[in-house]
Amino acid sequence: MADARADKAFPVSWDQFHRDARALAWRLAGEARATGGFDAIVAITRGGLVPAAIVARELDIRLIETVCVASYHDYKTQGGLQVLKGVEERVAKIRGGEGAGVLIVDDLVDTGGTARVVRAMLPKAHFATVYAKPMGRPLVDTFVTEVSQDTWIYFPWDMGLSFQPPIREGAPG
Ligand SMILES: O=P(O)(O)OC[C@H]1O[C@H](OP(=O)(O)OP(=O)(O)O)[C@H](O)[C@@H]1O
Ligand SMILES: O=c1[nH]c(=O)c2nc[nH]c2[nH]1
Ligand SMILES: [Mg+2]
Repeated sequence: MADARADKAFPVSWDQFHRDARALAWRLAGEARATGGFDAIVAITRGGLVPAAIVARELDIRLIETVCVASYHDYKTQGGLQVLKGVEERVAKIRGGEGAGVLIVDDLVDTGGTARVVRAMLPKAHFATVYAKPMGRPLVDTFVTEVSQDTWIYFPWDMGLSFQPPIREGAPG
């Protein structure tokens, strides 16, 4: 579950995130060739803004929209899901509407709650995340790395460099 029981840690550095987001862009480039490309990206704030910028650069997509959703109000604790802003009409109408030709990007899918809400807004869009946990995976069209449900992903924008005690000092017993 996406809560305090997510006791395994998967820390991601900026370097690794950039590599993984680029790997996502490579996969999406293949998808774009097969399906006629993407006219716009919809980034799910805030975590989706970072991979959206990287994917937009790699695929040369200039029209970037946001959907603003908040669900994890405290660290590892999922509160009520709030949609603070939906999709602008211009993007919602691309290629006849419902998300055709639109790429939705988020950093990760966990329970799938956020993805479910955004997919309902744009049912024909292509949904991409960098990381996926098993509960949310069926909602994602393209992702790069799967981690177990009991893992918490630590993103580089949530972390900082800090002193680490030598292993011998920190070792139990
Ligand atoms: O699959 P779910 O269980 O819905 O969880 C995934 C969502 O949770 C996180 O966003 P969060 O709501 O914490 O906001 P943030 O992007 O602003 O950090 C993450 O960026 C995803 O958008
Ligand atoms: O930083 C985060 N790491 C996670 O594993 C996660 N799951 C939902 N929301 C999340 N945010
Ligand atoms: Mg988010």
